[in-house]
Amino acid sequence: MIKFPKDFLWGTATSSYQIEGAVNEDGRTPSIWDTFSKTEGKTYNGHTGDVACDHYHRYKEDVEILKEIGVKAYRFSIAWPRIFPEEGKYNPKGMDFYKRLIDELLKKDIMPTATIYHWDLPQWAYDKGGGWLNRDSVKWYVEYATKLFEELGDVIPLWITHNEPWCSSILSYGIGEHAPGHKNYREALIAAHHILLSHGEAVKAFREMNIKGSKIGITLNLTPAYPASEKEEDKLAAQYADGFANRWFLDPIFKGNYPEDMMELYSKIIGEFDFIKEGDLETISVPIDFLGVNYYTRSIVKYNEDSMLKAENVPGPGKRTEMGWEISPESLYDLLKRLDREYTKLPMYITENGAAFKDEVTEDGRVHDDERIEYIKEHLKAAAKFIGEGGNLKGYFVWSLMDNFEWAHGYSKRFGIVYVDYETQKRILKDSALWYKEVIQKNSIE
Ligand SMILES: N=[N+]=NCCCCNC(=O)[C@@H]1[C@H]2[C@H](O)[C@@H](O)[C@H](O)[C@@H](CO)[C@@H]12
Repeated sequence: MIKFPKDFLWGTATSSYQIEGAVNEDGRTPSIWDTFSKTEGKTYNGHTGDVACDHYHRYKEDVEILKEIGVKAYRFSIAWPRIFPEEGKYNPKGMDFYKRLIDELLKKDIMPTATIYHWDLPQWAYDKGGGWLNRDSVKWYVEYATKLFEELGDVIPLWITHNEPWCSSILSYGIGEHAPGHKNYREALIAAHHILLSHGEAVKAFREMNIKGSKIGITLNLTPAYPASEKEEDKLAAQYADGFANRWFLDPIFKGNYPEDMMELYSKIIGEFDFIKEGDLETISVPIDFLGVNYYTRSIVKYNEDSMLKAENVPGPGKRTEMGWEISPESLYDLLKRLDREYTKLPMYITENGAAFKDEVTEDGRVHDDERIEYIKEHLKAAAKFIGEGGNLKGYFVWSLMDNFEWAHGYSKRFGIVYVDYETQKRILKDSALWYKEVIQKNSIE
């Protein structure tokens, strides 16, 4: 049996656009994901978040389920378009939803953990110079974050400024798979810079407000990159893949500079880094209280002269999830050790870890998702090994509490430990939820 520390924070995670629905209710205006999902061909079968899990109306039931599972904390995100439906126009009715949700959580003794930005940029911000491409986005974001701190500051012990800046910049403005669907690498790096800058400015605003008892950090999706062979060229490919996925965000936040090797590589592609102004890196690297780590899988790369990153993915030997991502728990251990060694001794939380598998409701009305139990158990073993060696890991949030809108994959991929029947909005605790309940009760895994 593997025991976890006494106060280990067991949780689950969701995000606003993926579960709330009610996209036109109480003053909310469209986000870039409303626009993107309604654009032909952008999401699986044209799925949108219009209804999703109807969490906006069913939040009480969902908090009951959280209580049933016994989580200590619940990570959700706040929809910016509910709070500021137009530039400079605060919408108290939008804020009231989150106050109701938080009240329910506190009544059930569940710690609210809020992500300020989980990709649902207000469309009005995008219409003003491309959203994160416009340096004014920093100002708009700080106004939004400051209002949240004013209204909710002391009832939310853990604040996360951004969820996965890599996705909201590279995947969204560079690769084009996510909203707003641009395919311009220079834009991707400009967006990444302004997102990181907005993170730093929000942390400064948070500090100035001196909010008692609350902590602030950022959540990064980190994908360890391994060379396909011991050949020097494959090792170089892995270095660039690591810079692309990880160091481009870790270095500015923890070292106050962008990684030199990637600056050199990228300058050939995007030209001048004229969007980086004096003092920006100082702001981006203001001290934070914790690091959120989202871990799903690793990458294995071999050298490819023709690719921008000189790297080409090769499939790993492990089993894959429904997303096609290799299952590699040992890489989570490697990642945590590396973060501890090279970046920070701050508290860390695994703010997302989980998997999509083909889930189905069987005759007995249950969902026997043994693969998901196996996935979570193996990753918890890796986390426990890190903690056992003195690693400062304070908590673990399963992605996700419930099946939800999986971005470009729509509702075709199920990550929940709770099954959602989208026809009826019925929730069914999968076997993994029942298993996780026991893990939390015993604070240990077999
Ligand atoms: N091409 N491509 N992409 C490769 C890397 C993509 C990484 N995706 C994530 O980490 C997202 C994170 C997100 O917070 C959540 O909102 C998503 O639902 C989960 C599941 O997808 C994960």
